[in-house]
Amino acid sequence: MLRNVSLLRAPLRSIPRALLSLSHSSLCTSQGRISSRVSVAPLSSISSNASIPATSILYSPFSNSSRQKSDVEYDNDFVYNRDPESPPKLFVVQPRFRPDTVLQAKLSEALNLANSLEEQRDGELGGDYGKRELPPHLIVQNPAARSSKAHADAYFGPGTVETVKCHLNAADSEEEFDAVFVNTILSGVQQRNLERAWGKPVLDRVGLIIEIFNAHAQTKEAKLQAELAALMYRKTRLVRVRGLDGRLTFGADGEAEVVSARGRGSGGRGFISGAGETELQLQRRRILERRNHLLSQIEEVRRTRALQRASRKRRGGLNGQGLATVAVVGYTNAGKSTLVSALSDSDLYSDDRLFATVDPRLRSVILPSGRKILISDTVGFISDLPVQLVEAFHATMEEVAEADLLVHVLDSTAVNLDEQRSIVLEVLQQIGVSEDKLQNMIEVWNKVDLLEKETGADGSPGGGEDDEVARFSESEKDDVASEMPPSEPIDEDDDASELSYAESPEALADGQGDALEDLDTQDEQQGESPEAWKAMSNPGSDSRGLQRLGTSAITGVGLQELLYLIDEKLKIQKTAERAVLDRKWRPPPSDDTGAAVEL
Ligand SMILES: Nc1nc2c(ncn2[C@@H]2O[C@H](COP(=O)(O)OP(=O)(O)OP(=O)(O)O)[C@@H](O)[C@H]2O)c(=O)[nH]1
Ligand SMILES: [Mg+2]
Repeated sequence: MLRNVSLLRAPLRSIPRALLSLSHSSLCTSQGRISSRVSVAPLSSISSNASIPATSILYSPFSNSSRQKSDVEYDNDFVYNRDPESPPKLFVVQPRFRPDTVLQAKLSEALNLANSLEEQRDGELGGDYGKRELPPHLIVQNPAARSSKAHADAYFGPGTVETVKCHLNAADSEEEFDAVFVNTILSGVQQRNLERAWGKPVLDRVGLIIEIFNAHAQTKEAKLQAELAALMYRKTRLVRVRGLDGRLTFGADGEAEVVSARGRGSGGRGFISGAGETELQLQRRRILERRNHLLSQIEEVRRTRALQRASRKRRGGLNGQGLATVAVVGYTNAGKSTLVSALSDSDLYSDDRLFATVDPRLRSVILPSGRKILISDTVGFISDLPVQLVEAFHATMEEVAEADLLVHVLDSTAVNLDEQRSIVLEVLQQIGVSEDKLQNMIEVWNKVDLLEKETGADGSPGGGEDDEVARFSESEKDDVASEMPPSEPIDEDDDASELSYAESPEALADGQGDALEDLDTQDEQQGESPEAWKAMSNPGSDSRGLQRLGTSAITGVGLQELLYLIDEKLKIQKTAERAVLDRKWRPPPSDDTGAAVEL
């Protein structure tokens, strides 16, 4: 059984089709640990060996566990305080989606997120990320398919909760895991209940993304913003749950409610007038105090940034022009940093980790016209981008909103390219980018070299057996996207025997991977037009007039065209701005035009 768990590991870059195969021979059931339709006690009465310290809701799950509750201080390292030599190990739980391509995209992202949680050392994230093993993972029924209220207490049904526990225990006995990552958004109560049931800290999608931001932040500004996001997230996690005795309690061990005398009328009058401050109130108060402190520091950052922006605008480039700023935006891992490095001949940090960039950077570039501009590499976006992050990173996001021009980088190999594009557009609107700027944005389809490999040197479709890259022409992409049903969460019977488990290649070799064939057929049906995307390396525009370009930040394809396009767009913009200014300063027409004044 344990061997099976370890077989789930494979190089991260190529998530095999096997991940999508659905096995009905659940690891746990096959061992007779739990039978299907086993009756599971309600969560509130699950007696688990969970001993999640009360402080875990205040600290990162990876905080130094030796710190006691009395040590709680909101110092700078409260969010991320772990041994950088050994990044935390996560066990991934992925709710199922249909169609399989959507499930594959979600799972692939979840595994990438789980592996991205690593602290930088000397400004670099360690090791060869591409060679990293996939974290163990489990695909389970998706209760959201039925009703969000169905399992309000623990998100999953009791069968799934117990099955995850069984798999987790099995995996844990081979290699200890620090936490479970559930790739969905959980409420505070659901998170607490799952922690109690599984005996491990549980991270939901929002929590993990915030953790990654904290781990990757390098500059003071990014650290402040990431900590603020973490703080606001933790505030929503301060929940009271029903204890083993059925009473509502704050901590997992049923801590006493009243923890301080604050609020009592002990001002020398000799009698007690209040009930004192509860643990919950105490934690809330500390969070708010720290929040106010962080907000005032972030305000400073904002002011400094605004001054710097104004000075850049004033400072002359060539011909007395101000320095225009072009912000490169896009979904995380689309290749923004690699593209900015290639355009500016610099060396920004980039790798396959998600949110490799948390600290925005500016680089100067000389356009073909000789004009000097600044290109800013920014933080990537993702679906379900935590609202706390968007709010906390206001100062950084302002740079994007204030840029003269936006370049939206898309990973042309992403199976959910269309979804990624809409998410980025949504976030841009959310942070206040004007409609004009969105209309004027350049869309870059990056990583076309990978598509080239796919189609083979002669233009004929190629590609490896395991490669799931969708190969569409621009128009085909639009067609397929509109035909594709929206991604649907799947919840079949909440039955342990229905649990799908990511299979090892060995298991597939045993003839259990029926889904492989289905995917082959699916790929054939999708159709390919290798020539069409190649045409994208020449600037073109879509039906909405949005300028598009195919590039490879690695091979350099399309980069010169991109620089020309940026040059052109800025020139047009400048001319338009001048025209507005001219109009502004022209004397207003008056009726008594004939009234010449003789001096
Ligand atoms: N083959 C290929 N790989 C690319 C290309 N552009 C970027 N990559 C790779 O894609 C991965 C992500 O690149 P980054 O530049 O870090 O992406 P990013 O958008 O800055 O990502 P975050 O900062 O994490 O949001 C890296 O492994 C790059 O080497 C490209 O044009 N072709
Ligand atoms: Mg980056």
